[in-house]
Amino acid sequence: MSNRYLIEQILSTLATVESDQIYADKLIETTLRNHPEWNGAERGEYVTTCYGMLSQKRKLEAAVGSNSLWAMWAAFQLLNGKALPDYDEVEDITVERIEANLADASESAFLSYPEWLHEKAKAEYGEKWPAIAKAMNSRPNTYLRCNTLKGSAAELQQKLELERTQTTLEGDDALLVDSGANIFKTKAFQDGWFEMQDVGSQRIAPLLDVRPGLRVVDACSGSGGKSLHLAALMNNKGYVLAMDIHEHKLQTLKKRAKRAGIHMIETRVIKNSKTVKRLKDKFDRVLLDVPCTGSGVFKRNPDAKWNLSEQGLLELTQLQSEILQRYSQMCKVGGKLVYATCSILPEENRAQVEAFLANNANFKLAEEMKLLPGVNTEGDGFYAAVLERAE
Ligand SMILES: C[S@@+](CC[C@H](N)C(=O)[O-])C[C@H]1O[C@@H](n2cnc3c(N)ncnc32)[C@H](O)[C@@H]1O
Repeated sequence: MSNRYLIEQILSTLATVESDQIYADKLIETTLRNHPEWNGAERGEYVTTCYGMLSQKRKLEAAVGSNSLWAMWAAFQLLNGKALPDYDEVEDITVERIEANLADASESAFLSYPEWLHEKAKAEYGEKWPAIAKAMNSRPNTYLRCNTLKGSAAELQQKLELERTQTTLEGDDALLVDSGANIFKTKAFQDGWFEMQDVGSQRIAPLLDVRPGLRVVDACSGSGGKSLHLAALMNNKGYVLAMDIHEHKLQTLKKRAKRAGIHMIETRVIKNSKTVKRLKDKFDRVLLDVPCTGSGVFKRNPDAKWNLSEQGLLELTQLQSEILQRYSQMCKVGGKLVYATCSILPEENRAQVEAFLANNANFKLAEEMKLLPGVNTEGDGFYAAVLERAE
C-alpha cells in the first residue's frame, strides 16, 4: 500500500467528520475495520494523525493560512519534525512559512481552541490554562479498572502479562496500559477482570463512600461505567439502581454486569418525571453523573471541541440544574449525593452546586474534587461534589 493512499484515507476521514457531523472515533474505527491489511505502524499513523489533526485543527489552519486539508496535513508533519514527500499538493508548505504564520497567530488559535471557549477557560484558570489546553490536545492514556470482585490489580497485571499486555499499577485498582494488542480480545477481559475506564473517572464512585448493603441509585448511568464500579466497591451486596433515558445504554450495562459477575444492579429506563418522583427518599447514595459538554475529555473526542457552542453549553447547564434539583429528591435524610461531570467549565461544575445549595438548605457541601489535565492528572478532566442531606 502506498503512503499516499494512507494520507488520502486520513484526509477523507477528516473531510467526512466535518461535512457529515459524524463522530470521529466511530469513523476511525470503521476505517480501521475496513483495512485489515494495514500493519501496526500504518494503523498507528492513521489514528495518531486523524486525532492529532482534529485536535490541532485551528492551529494548523493558522499555520498555513487556509483550511486546505493537504496543506494542514503538511503543517502537521512539519510541526512534528517529519519530512514532506515530493507531492504537488504540499510543495509550497515550508517550516519558515508555518513559523511566520504562527508567530502572528492569536493565543486561542495557537492553542487550537474556539475563541469563546478559550476566553472562558482563560478567565477561570488564568496562567494554568495553556498547560491544561496543551494536555487536552495530547493523546490519552489507556487505563483499566480492575474488577476487584475477581481479584486484585496485581493479579490482573500478571494475567495480562501472560497475554503479552504490559501495564503499570496506578493506585489501588487502576492499571495504565503500556503496550499490547487489542485488550478487549484478552481472556482476562472476556472473563470480566477489567473494564476500560479513565483513571479520573475511577475516582468518582469511591466518593459515594458506599459499603455492602446500601441502596444506591446511579441516575444517569449510561452504559454503567460507574454502576459497575459501585457494585464492586459494595462487594456485590446491596442494591444499585442504574437509570438512563436511553434503553440501549442500559442493555449494554446488563451485558457488562454479566461479564463482571455482578447481580445486584437493576436497570430502569426513565420514561417521564414520574419514574424519578416515585423514588423520593429511597436511596442512601445518589450519583448524578450528568450529561455535560465533555470539555474534560477533549483528548478522547477532539472533534467535540469544534461542535460545542455557547448555546449548547447553555442548554446543557439548564438540563444539569433540572436533573440536580429533581433527582436529588431520591436521597434519604442522612444520605449522600455526588454530582459529577467530565467537564472543566465552572458553569457546569461549581456554579451548579452553588446554585443548588442556595435553594436547598437541607444539603451541605462535604467535599469537592477537581481533576485538571496538565495540572493534577495524567488522565481526563473531571469534577465532583459530595453533598450530604441533613434534616
Ligand atoms: C456522562 S454520561 C454518563 C456516563 C456513565 N455514568 C458512565 O460512567 O459510563 C450522562 C448520561 O446521562 C444520560 N441522560 C441524559 N439526559 C438524562 C436525563 N434527563 N435523565 C437521566 N439521564 C440522562 C445520557 O444518556 C448519558 O448516558
